[in-house]
Amino acid sequence: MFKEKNLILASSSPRRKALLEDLHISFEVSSSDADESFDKSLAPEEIVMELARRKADAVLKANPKSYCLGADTIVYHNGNVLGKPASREEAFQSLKGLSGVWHAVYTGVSIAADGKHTVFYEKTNVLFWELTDEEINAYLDTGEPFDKAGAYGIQGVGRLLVKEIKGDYFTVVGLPISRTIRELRALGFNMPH
Ligand SMILES: Cc1cn([C@H]2C[C@H](O)[C@@H](COP(=O)(O)OP(=O)(O)OP(=O)(O)O)O2)c(=O)[nH]c1=O
Repeated sequence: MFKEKNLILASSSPRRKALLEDLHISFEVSSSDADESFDKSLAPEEIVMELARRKADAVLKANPKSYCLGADTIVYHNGNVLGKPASREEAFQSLKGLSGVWHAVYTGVSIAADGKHTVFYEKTNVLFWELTDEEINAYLDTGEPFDKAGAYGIQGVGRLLVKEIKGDYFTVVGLPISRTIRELRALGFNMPH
């Protein structure tokens, strides 16, 4: 049990943690073991909001007096949801499919706080350069893609795959931080600045 009215990040993602740390906000981390399966017929924004809600709610149960923040990110292309790749082959296919075309990255965010609840999503469109098989394999060799939706990380070496984006960069990294802070403030969270 954490102390009252603090912020708990319901996530094991080091990227989400770093985005909050950059703002010098004090918070705790408590990753949830929420079920991340979803109905494939749902719209992408519904999927990420539902999964974000589950993550925040799971942590809120044990910490009912805290602000609990959950998020979920998926890559969406051609009607397909690309989550974290289960294998090198899946990562290769994912990146090959994204080569030279636009795709969308959706991040859902859920903030649960003592009877109040906010859920929203942001969408950023990303265009990849045309990638050769050699480039894809060299990127896979970095080991970077395997814990990331769509099999790339825009904040890492994966930035070299990206030609253009439309929308909030931080939505791609996994947490649209500026909107998230605005929503936290709207729920009464005291920001140090
Ligand atoms: C597209 C993209 C995704 N990602 C990451 C963000 C998320 O951590 C991950 C998507 O998986 P998620 O299931 O959203 O998050 P997670 O499993 O890492 O953490 P948790 O469920 O505990 O909150 O992909 C990047 O880091 N960079 C990128 O460019």
